[in-house]
Amino acid sequence: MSETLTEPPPAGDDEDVFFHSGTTPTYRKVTKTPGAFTTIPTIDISALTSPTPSLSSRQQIAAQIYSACSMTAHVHKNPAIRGFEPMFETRLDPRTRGDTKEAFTMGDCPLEPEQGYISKIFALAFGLEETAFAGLFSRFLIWGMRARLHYPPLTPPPTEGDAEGISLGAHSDFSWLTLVLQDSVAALEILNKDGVWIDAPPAPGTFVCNVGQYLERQTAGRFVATVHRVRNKTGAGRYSLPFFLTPGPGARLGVLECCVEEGEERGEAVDVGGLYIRRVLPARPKHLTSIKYRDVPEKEWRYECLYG
Ligand SMILES: O=C(O)CCC(=O)C(=O)O
Ligand SMILES: [Fe+2]
Repeated sequence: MSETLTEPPPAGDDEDVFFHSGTTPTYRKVTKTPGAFTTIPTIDISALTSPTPSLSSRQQIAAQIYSACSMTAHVHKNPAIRGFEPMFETRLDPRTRGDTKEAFTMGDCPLEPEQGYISKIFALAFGLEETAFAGLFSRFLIWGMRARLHYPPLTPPPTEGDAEGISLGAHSDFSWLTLVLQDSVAALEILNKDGVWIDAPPAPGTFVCNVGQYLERQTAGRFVATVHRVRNKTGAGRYSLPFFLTPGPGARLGVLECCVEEGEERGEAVDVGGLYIRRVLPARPKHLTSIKYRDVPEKEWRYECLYG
């Protein structure tokens, strides 16, 4: 497995892949000895939607989820960063002029049935009571955000290695779990642990499922936040519908006991709203709140800054 670094690589070194993980630029070294996954595993979760899925079928799915998420995962202007965002509003990779995408984001969606069985199957993956995560998504304001993303066509089509082709810079999500519904245009790519980009092609009836930064923190890195990007390979336009499942900004996430080895420090609980603001502001240099807090030390940023 390659290392993840927070120091910039030496100038001229193209052996490190940059990704946005907040205020600190992060790099994953491209390994000389690859061994990580090269195709995205697909997990059939249809049994979960049957009226009475058996415990053994739920456990089988949970085991597949555990294995996929631990290797880097997949299963199949408005103050709170909601509403319309024009082209180039986000800039996840500061080396680009901005992301070639426009977005409409709606927040605070009510709990949907699928969120119920998703949190249950993830609890089962850790051998926990299936209700272990239920409180995260009901005790707090539901923070599921739905976005509609549009990546415009590019003429002429970008060539391989052309920065223009990066429609959404490399990043991991500021969510617990993200489900992405794609149209038929292949553009989503996942960075494996070797530092190599792998296609996550659209397949009818599937969602791409990204482990988000909160789930990574909560599992002390047992589940690895999925680093991904959108690269326009053919010039064609594309639509996608991500759904970000996230606990409310007031939640605090402690590391799960089952993810701490004996004698190991448990680590500090994560303040969901605090981590969120430290992730979203640096990605939106033009946002009014980012401009307002540009010279304020990051440790003083609070989720409430988004409200005015
Ligand atoms: O458009 C996609 O497929 C991915 C979108 C995404 O990664 C995001 O909005 O965080
Ligand atoms: Fe994403």
